[in-house]
Amino acid sequence: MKILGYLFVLLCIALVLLFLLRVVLFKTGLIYVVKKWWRFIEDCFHVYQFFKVPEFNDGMQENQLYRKVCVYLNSLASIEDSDFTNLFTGRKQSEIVLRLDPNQVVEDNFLGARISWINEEASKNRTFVLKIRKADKRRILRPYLQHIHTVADELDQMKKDLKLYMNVGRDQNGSNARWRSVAFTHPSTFETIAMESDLKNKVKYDLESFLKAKQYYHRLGRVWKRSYLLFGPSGTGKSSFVAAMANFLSYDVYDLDLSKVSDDSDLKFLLLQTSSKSVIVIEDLDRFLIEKSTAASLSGILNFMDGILSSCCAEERVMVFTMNGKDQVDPAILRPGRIDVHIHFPLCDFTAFKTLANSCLGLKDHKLFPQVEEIFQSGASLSPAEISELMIANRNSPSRALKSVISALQTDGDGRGAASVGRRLCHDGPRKTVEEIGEPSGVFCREDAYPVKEFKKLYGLLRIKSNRKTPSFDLAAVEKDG
Ligand SMILES: Nc1ncnc2c1ncn2[C@@H]1O[C@H](COP(=O)(O)OP(=O)(O)OP(=O)(O)O)[C@@H](O)[C@H]1O
Ligand SMILES: [Mg+2]
Repeated sequence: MKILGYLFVLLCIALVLLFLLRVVLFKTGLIYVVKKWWRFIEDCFHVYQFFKVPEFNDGMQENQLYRKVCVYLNSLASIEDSDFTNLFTGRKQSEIVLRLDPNQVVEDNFLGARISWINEEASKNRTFVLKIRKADKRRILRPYLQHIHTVADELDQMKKDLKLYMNVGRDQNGSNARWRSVAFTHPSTFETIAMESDLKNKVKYDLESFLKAKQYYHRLGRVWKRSYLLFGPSGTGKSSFVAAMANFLSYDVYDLDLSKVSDDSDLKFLLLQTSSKSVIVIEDLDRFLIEKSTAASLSGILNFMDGILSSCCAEERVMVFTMNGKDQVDPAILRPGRIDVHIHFPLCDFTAFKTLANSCLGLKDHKLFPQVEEIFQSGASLSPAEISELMIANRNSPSRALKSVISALQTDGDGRGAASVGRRLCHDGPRKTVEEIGEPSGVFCREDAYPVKEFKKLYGLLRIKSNRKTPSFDLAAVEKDG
């Protein structure tokens, strides 16, 4: 019994000592010295192989692999653990980026294997040295280098400054039209768009799976592109959504103005000049088709939409067409398979209103919300652009902003939302599916819509005139499945 008592006391003392040792090791940072020693001892029991990645080849040309390894290593979280790291401001003022210092070691893990990189720098020669266990080499070297390629390419793509290209007409010599570019800095993101989160997630998922589907598209014999139709009344966020898509994908934007296209060959030429990893947009396609205000023919536009030509030079493109309505458009444009995804942009409902109130006024809830909800339920609605305008104009007083929205809904929004109420209830009518490649299908139904009225702001002295192009037309709604 006594022995057991002694053992217990010894155990307690050992535990306390271990605890104190742990505290000392971690508090003083001695743990790093211990880890280093441990690694040194471990290294004695393994055989390593080294691979050098010099910055320049024998002909003094830049070694692209060196640059990729550099991008990759600078993105690793373990860079923070090296003894010396350089700190720089990033592209944004608030951003701080880490850069590896010369002759430092960075650890990485890949498929369960431990890998070290040494950033050697002697006189003007810089080299990355990859240290890998011989036992792991066969298994991981190739996939690891491939992994570095992929990650570095993705990072390059993300860091790239996006461009907005606009087509200019042919010059006096009749030479072909050209794209002119400016920096694309539109701040719109999926987070700033008021839209059902379910639908937003579906679009994000759709874009992400498109990015990964190169082999799949090629196996099907299809051009690796995806096209979207955004349709809905004016001021419902279609153009902002295009910008959000481009920002999400980090793609350049080609904004094609059909009025500046002189004929079909011009259109072909413009398409051939676009680069891969880009969003090609035609805004207000319905207007050009109805008003026939473009020199391009319908078949020229259809060929453009199918992107057959693009397959010969570059792929990985997203095409987006925006329209106010679909019913006056030639059915050939909308035939299944031509545009992969149709997305309806409705007038504001109460959920979208709450998103706007949160983003414009910082309001999550307010005593006037029930009243606003009631008005929406009665069928009144305005476009998100109109509602956010009122909120922004009265952003210093949330109550006043909400009151102005209520008044505007009561005076100008009467009946405009009735269509969206009806839409939710409508399950019959002509149905078409537009989806393919296993993603959600769009189901369409029709009902009446009402003309957008000019509306007067209560507190801003401005008047916003709706720029709706046709006086009245039916709306088609996409009902999401599941
Ligand atoms: N769903 C929305 N969420 C957030 N902001 C929106 C939304 N819809 C419109 N807005 C705001 O309203 C303004 C106009 O939107 P946008 O230009 O994207 O509308 P649109 O549908 O393209 O209109 P049009 O058909 O007239 O071109 C933008 O400043 C945008 O921020
Ligand atoms: Mg627009």
